Amino acid sequence: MKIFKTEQIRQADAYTIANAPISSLDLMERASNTFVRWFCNQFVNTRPIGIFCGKGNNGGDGLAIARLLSEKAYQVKVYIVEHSEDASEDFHANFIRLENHLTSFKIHSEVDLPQIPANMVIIDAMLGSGLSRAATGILAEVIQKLNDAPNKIVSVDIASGLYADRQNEKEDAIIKPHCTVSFQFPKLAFMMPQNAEFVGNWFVADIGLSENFISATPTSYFYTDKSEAECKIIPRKKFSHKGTFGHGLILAGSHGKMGAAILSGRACLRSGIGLLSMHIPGCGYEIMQISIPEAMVTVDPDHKHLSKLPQIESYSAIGIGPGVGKEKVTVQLLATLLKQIKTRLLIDADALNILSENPYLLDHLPEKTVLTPHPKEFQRLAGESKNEYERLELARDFAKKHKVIICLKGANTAVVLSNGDVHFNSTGNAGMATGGTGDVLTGIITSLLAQGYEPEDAAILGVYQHGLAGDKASEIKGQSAMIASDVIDKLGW
Ligand SMILES: NC(=O)C1=CN([C@@H]2O[C@H](COP(=O)(O)OP(=O)(O)OC[C@H]3O[C@@H](n4cnc5c(N)ncnc54)[C@H](O)[C@@H]3O)[C@@H](O)[C@H]2O)[C@@H](O)CC1
Ligand SMILES: [K+]
Repeated sequence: MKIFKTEQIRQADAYTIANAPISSLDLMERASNTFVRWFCNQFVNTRPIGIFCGKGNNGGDGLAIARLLSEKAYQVKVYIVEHSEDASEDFHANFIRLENHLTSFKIHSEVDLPQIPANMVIIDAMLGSGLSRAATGILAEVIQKLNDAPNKIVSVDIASGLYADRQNEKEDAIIKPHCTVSFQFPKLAFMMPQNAEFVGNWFVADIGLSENFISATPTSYFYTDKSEAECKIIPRKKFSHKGTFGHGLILAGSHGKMGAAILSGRACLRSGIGLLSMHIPGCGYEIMQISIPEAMVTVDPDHKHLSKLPQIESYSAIGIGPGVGKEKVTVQLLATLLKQIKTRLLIDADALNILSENPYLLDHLPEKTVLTPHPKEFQRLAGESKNEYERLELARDFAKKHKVIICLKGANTAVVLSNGDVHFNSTGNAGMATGGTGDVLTGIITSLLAQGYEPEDAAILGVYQHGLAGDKASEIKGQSAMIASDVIDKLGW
């Protein structure tokens, strides 16, 4: 699914209005109807509804929603926050349409603020994607009051006060909704972990904007949903054999960290690879043979660390990093690997830290190497950033400069391609914030690379399946109890 910036959404509106054709008032009606359909599935009409409207088109949506809900026998109270003398044309038209149905209450200043019954559901339609500056004055006061109340809040399109695609200041007044119903597209702001409390659960309501415009308009931002992930899966043919699905090599583990090697190896085998070899230090030989009988093992001459690159010509993909540490000998091994490798490569964990500490190695990264840093590893690699928007830009620049693919791990892991495109992931949960899940991701993506998936697809699909398995694991174990091995157990597609 594409993610458009505010300006592009405005253009999509205008194009639809001109070409559908449909009047902007009818488009607002359609959007409000879509919202109301969603809302009626969530909330019964015995609960009172309070709709807080601004005076632009977001407020216009609020007024139309008020009318539509009252037609469905909801008890609706409408509050208009008088932040400006002027109102948009469609706000005005809906204000007149509402007059026959309901009286509205105007909020000019703090004294007009209403008492809110505890069971009232609040619909936030004060400011939408037209936000051009921070909410101040009476808007900020209403936002504060609603945030302090215990009521459920549903935001129309986007929480009032939240910028759709740029950074807010810390002190900005922003609604903290339980959920957001966004028109047609998710907003870039929803992907930023820092905005979690200003988004809540979010849903996309299809309001029928022009398909032609949407498919013809380029964007650098995408959201990987189920259908997009599933169409990347290459079906296994009936007459295939293990040679069809590649032979991967994972270099992992050190003394005390053989678990990381085992997790990545198991996940790799559970992700469809034909053959897997593990290169590990001597101390891990028996652990590995017993834990993963399906994997072949090559043993490093060093007992505790990886020091010597094995023969690598026969592998279709190589993954390196989980639990390897940063010993000098391992730095040397990575440098040799980068010189010799002619196949697909994934770099994770301590191997990324080695790159950060030896930046000359970055010049030797093969094109489309997949890097899987968590935020701290990325910071070591690419430097500090002030906020998540800046970090994303840094990742795009880094990916373009070094022609690599970066999986920036976190909620909504961002897969940043070497052309600068960003694919945000839709699966995963906070239960995955536990040791070893990163090693699992390394195994999955290495497996897909070895099977011949293009590195872009391997990264996007691997991140999606990793999160999906995490979601399945959390359903059974709960987010607190689940561990990385549970994620491996739930892999399957
Ligand atoms: N995207 C779409 O396809 C559609 C959008 N619609 C609605 O239209 C909204 C956008 O409407 P508008 O562009 O009128 O903008 P908003 O309703 O978000 O804002 C209203 C106006 O307030 C002013 N303003 C901006 N920031 C302010 C601030 N901090 N304090 C006080 N005033 C401020 C601006 O002049 C802005 O135009 C969307 O969020 C959505 O709810 C729907 O009606 C129909 C279709
Ligand atoms: K809003």
